[in-house]
Formats: sequence, C-alpha cells, structure tokens
Amino acid sequence: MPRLSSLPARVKIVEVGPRDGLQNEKAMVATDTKVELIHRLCDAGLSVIEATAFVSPKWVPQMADASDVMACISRKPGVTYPVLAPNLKGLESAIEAGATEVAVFGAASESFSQKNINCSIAESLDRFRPVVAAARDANIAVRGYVSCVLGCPYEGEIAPQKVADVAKALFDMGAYEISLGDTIGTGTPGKAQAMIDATAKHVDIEKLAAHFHDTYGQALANLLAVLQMGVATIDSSVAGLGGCPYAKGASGNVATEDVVYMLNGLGIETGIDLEKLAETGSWIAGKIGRQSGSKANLALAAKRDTVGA
Ligand SMILES: CC(C)(COP(=O)([O-])OP(=O)([O-])OC[C@H]1O[C@@H](n2cnc3c(N)ncnc32)[C@H](O)[C@@H]1OP(=O)([O-])[O-])[C@@H](O)C(=O)NCCC(=O)NCCSC(=O)C[C@@](C)(O)CC(=O)[O-]
Repeated sequence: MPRLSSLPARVKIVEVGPRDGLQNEKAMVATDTKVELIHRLCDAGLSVIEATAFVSPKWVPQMADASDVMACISRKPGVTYPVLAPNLKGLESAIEAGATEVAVFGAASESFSQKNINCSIAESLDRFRPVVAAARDANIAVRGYVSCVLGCPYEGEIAPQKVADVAKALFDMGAYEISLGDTIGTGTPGKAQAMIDATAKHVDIEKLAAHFHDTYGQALANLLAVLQMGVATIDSSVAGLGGCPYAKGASGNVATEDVVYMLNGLGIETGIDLEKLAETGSWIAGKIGRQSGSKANLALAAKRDTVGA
C-alpha cells in the first residue's frame, strides 16, 4: 500500500470516549451503558480505554459512578483502563477500585487551570508530584495531560514553550507519556507542528500523544501533521463524543472511527476492527440521543443500509 513518507508503521489509539466522551453529557448516562460501551470498545480491538474519572462529583457529576464503572467492567488481559486522578483523594479511590493506570491533568493556560482544577499551573504541579510518586510506589503507571496546547478559551493563543514547560515538568516527575490536548480544537497543522517541535526538545517524541478536538474540523489534518513528525499515539473518542465541561464551545474529540479510517488508508496498523467500532459508535450515539460526530461512521452506516436494503 502506498504510504506517505515518515509515518509510523503502527499507532497506539487511546480511546477516551467513556471518560472524555461522556463527562460533558448533561443527562446522566446509566452506569450499565458506560460499562457496555467499554466492553464493546474492547471487543472492537481497542487496547487502551480511558474508563472514567475519580474527580469531584460536584465538579463533574457524570463521573460520580467511577467506582461502580470500575467494579463492573470485565477486564480483558492486555487491555488497560486508565482513569483520571487529579489529587491524592482521586488516586486513593482509583487504587481502591483496582485501577492500574491513572492520569493527572494539567494545562498550559493559567486561566484554564483555575477553571478546570481550581489552582494555578504551579500549584497543580505541586499537587501532582505526590500523586505521581504514590502511584508509582503502588506500581501504577501515570500518564500526564496538558490542556490548551493550541489555544485557550479564556486566554487565546498559547506559546509552544508554555506547553513544553508543563510537559517537561510532568515527564520529569514520572509520567510515562504526555498527552497534548487541543482542548478547544483551534489548532491548525503548522501550529500543531510548532508545538510538538518545542515539546519534543524536552520530552522524547515517542512519549508524546496527540489529543485533538475537532471543533474547527482540523483534527485529522493536525494529526497527520504530527504523525509525520513521529508522534505515534493518538487519543480519540468513539462517535466523536466529548468536550471538557470547563472549556465553553469545545465540541467533540476527534472520532476514533475517522482516525482509524485514515490510518487504515495510510497502511498504518492499529489492531482495531473499524466495522465493529463504527457499530459501537452508532450504538452509543443512539443511547445518548445524539447523531454520531464521525463522518466515517455515518458513511459506513449509510453503506450498511444500502447493502441491507
Ligand atoms: C481537582 C478538584 C477536586 C479540586 O476541587 P476543589 O474544590 O478545589 O477541591 P477541594 O480539595 O477543596 O475539595 C472540594 C470537595 O471535593 C471533594 N474532592 C476533592 N477531590 C476529590 C476527588 N478526587 N474525588 C472525589 N471528591 C473529591 C472533597 O472531598 C470536597 O468535598 P466536600 O468536603 O465539599 O464534600 C476539582 O476541581 C475537580 O474535580 N476538577 C475536575 C475537573 C474535570 O474533571 N475536568 C474534566 C477533565 S480534564 C479534560 O477534560 C481535558 C482533557 C484531559 O481531556 C485533555 C484536553 O482535552 O485538554
């Protein structure tokens, strides 16, 4: 199969639908539905599925059933189910629930940090340090997120060096991978490359993940731009669900179906069954009463209907 030059042969997809995809839903999604979503994603071949968030239920009510979700999922060997843990309280609950991987989440924007986790960037890093240390002592891997890497809903432009500084701090404290979030999807390919360029001077590019939202329809273009630089881990959400409750106007994450369709076309391995994934996307969109945000999903569903007619 013809391939663009400098692309990785294999990409790891981190499915964030059950957490990032659902956290902003106003109506409570039943725990059973969340659990079934995780099982279906697993069945479609996803090997990293961010399951839930151990955050304050006052801040994000949709994640209040985190312990129940973790208790009800049947864990498949070889699959990891990371969860968010913003502080030691979250980590303790995550450990109690049997999590084997947690994620701390910081930001490259002061205003977003305040709105999202109620502290400054420096305070957040001080708060994360003992979380990462305690997690590692308990043999739990830690992922680090940086939000607003290509723009902030409150501050606008964010300098690539700010992203690099926070990514470096998280990596130096022991996070094994740093996920770079274009929280409001304002990035364009050149900006995405400049941000990766600055960050990769401090954290090896193999340790960076792209977590791009599709608010302006740029996510796939941005992903292709950073794949060409060597990024080989992509966060995405089935049916393009998602958005941060503390980032007004942020629409969904890039849809996993769209990412897999693009990667398949490029001959890049993911281990994911696109048909099963698309069925899962249609299923969850129906469950929460939304149209799928994935163009590939809509196209595949239309094709299925035509063939079945
Ligand atoms: C960080 C805090 C807790 C600080 O919130 P705070 O109010 O400053 O915390 P606090 O320590 O003063 O505690 C306040 C209350 O929360 C409780 N509490 C405290 N911690 C926990 C916990 N872990 N689990 C459960 N409960 C907790 C604590 O016990 C207390 O309860 P009360 O005494 O009032 O009854 C809060 O701001 C919070 O939970 N924020 C989470 C916001 C969030 O989840 N945002 C979405 C995820 S980030 C995202 O989506 C972006 C990302 C990652 O996808 C990447 C991208 O796209 O950019």
